[in-house]
Amino acid sequence: MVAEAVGRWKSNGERSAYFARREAAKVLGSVLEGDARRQAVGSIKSLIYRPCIRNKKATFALVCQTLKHLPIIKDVLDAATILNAKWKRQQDLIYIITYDILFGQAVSLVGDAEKFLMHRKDALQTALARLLVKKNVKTPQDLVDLYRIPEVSKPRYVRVNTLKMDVDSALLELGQQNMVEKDNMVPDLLILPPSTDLHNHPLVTNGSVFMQGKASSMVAAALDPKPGWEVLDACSAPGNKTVHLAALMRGKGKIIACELNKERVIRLKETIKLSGASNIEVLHGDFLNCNPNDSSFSKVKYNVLCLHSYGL
Ligand SMILES: C[S@@+](CC[C@H](N)C(=O)[O-])C[C@H]1O[C@@H](n2cnc3c(N)ncnc32)[C@H](O)[C@@H]1O
Repeated sequence: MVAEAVGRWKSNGERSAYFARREAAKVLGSVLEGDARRQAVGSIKSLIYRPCIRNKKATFALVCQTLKHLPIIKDVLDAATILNAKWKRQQDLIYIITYDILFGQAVSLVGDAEKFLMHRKDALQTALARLLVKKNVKTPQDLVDLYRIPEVSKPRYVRVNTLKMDVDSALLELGQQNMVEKDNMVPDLLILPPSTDLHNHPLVTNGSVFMQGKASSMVAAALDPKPGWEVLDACSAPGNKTVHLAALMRGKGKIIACELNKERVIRLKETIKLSGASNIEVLHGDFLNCNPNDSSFSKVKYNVLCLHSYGL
């Protein structure tokens, strides 16, 4: 792909815009693929900070802007009927360049995809103008506002750390300033109104309650470990589920909390300390290297493997 453009750049700016569009297309592809599979392929920032992305600032801006305008770009491309199968296979790059042509910076004719779309610029602009009329709005920004999905406000959940406090006492104390109710699915979980700010609340800072979402709180509750069990938490930092397991086991038995990342081990240990749990053994390493036949795991009854839980 680079061969098509090498030697034809008129300036460094043109050259870096060419690469930023291709790097942005790769990131956009990963984001859209993750959305389609409802998997967390990675946040945009984590994808941008991979070493293969050179122009991080420009690439980040281009991906965010293209995503913001994507429903419009898709409608414009559909209406303009200019894409054949070959270009549809490169749809991420097409989305990025279409964004640049319609809403961003002037696109030079370096690169096959740029040439293809720039030669059809009039068709794209006509399709956009028709879309504005059809949706009865004046400007592209009005269209962006129209297409924006209204934000769904999610309640604030807190899990009571029953190693330090019982649920009814937490309900009473938090209820002094907020509307609080018990969750009807996950025991020990309380529901507060969206945007309740509890970061500096004494019950949070002293570890009596943990600001933990419903999906995250379901994991240990679903396992329902009994006091005295041995459980291996395979990917444990920052440790919310680890200390939830400890609370459900009422401090009896053992939890082996495995964590690969050195910095996150520190965070894990802080969470454990805050929770007051005393039956958690931290194992810094790759759980894939844990030998199930090793005597240190011989009593392990269950493994908790949870890389990510989606917010509910
Ligand atoms: C999404 S977080 C887990 C959240 C955690 N279970 C909780 O509830 O707080 C994923 C963690 O798994 C760790 N991790 C990823 N692969 C691992 C592996 N092979 N062995 C151990 N830890 C791993 C990551 O470093 C990261 O800290």
